[in-house]
Amino acid sequence: MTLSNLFTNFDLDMETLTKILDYSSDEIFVLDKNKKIIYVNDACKKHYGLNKEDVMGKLSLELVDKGYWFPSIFPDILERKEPITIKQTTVLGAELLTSAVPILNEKKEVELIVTTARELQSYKMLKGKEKDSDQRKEMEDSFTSIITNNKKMKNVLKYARKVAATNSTILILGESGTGKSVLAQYIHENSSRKNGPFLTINCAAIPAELMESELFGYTPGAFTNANRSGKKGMLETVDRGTLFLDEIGDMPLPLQAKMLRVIQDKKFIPIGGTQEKTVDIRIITATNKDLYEMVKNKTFREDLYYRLNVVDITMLPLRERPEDISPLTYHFLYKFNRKYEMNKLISKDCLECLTHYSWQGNVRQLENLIEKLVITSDDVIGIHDLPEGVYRQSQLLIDKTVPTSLNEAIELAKKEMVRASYKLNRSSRRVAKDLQISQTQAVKLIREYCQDLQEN
Ligand SMILES: Nc1ncnc2c1ncn2[C@@H]1O[C@H](COP(=O)(O)OP(=O)(O)OP(=O)(O)O)[C@@H](O)[C@H]1O
Repeated sequence: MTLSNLFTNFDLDMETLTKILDYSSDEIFVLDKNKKIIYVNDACKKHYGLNKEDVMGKLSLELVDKGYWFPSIFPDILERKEPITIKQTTVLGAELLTSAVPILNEKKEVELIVTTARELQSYKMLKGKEKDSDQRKEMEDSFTSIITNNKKMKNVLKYARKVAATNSTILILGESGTGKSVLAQYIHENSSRKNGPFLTINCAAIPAELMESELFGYTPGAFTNANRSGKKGMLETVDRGTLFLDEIGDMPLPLQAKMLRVIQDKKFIPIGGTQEKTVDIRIITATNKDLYEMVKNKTFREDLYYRLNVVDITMLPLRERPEDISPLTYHFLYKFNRKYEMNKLISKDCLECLTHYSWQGNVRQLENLIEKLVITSDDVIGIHDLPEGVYRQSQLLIDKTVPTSLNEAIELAKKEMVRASYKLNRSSRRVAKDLQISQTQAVKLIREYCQDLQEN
């Protein structure tokens, strides 16, 4: 029986079929081979705030570029030509579980892509009611969302997926709060170890004397106050999985030697023990310090540095990817609205301010601010809710005037140079050195141009 027979037999005309599709709570989205949207049902309104008519006939890239949803599923599906499921975040802050299926012609070329998207929240509501809720939870938790609209960051993720497939040690570099830990988790989830454990040790947070026993474990009676039955170390717990050593630059030197052995030979001896243990682990490390400089200063072992740095990945500071600020804001707004059972919105000019701010604390600073704003603001988060420093600095950049005289141009250039140098150096002594001026002059200029930066 053909599809049209079926429609005829059940009296299904086009109008009824459209109605059926529009009543589906899941979004249905069809793309042709030119990536043009040829069909979408009414669910697009609740997911992106767009009418069907605003979507149909458009190139999907056009809407992705405007930030209506991210990441795009289409580059991957066109490359792999097989069904894919990913997590997406929309401009309205909804989190979707999106599955796309390619329909291939006889030459194995993609003819159509049929996509369905469902809000993850509805999975959560089903939790506990269904037998397979554990499986569902697993599915939800198995997606680490790294939100980005930035081309360089997309390449970083592509590269990360590529190296995830190997077993090599990876060093993730980048300023604090740029997402090094989320990237480590993402690499684990995209590796063959994804069903094994993923454990993080923050080398800066654990006292040096405790770190060794945490990592290697100890045998019964290894030292005074030790647990009588001994303790399994993280290296053993994470067998067949991934160990993420955050802030590796803070690992004490004696421990660095022991770690080198684990990486080279996959072997270690627990504290107080005599028997060697073998483990199968992948090690990912991260730091915001200049490890190479530390090697030169002999505070980090050179041999370990080269062992860890087989593959290095650098996370970009948020100020270098302003196109990520809006999607991340919506993502966090959705997250904290859910956490605090609120329904806060954000005004357009407030979002504009956030986009122009320099975010020295990167994504973490943005996340913390949105959490605070969700708790403290009225129904719509407006510019009056922003901390003074964020508002003032962003206004300076928004109001950037085009100079009309040479003197004004010189003044603007001076201001920009001082601000840029201060953002980087954060001290009048270093600004003076950087701009080749006296420290007294630097103090005066910082006071004049960087007050808002000093407050944050
Ligand atoms: N691209 C992203 N998408 C969604 N959330 C992100 C993204 N990047 C970072 N975050 C969130 O921002 C916060 C800070 O990220 P993370 O802890 O990974 O940064 P980090 O670089 O490891 O920081 P540190 O160097 O201080 O350990 C986390 O809550 C993380 O979930």
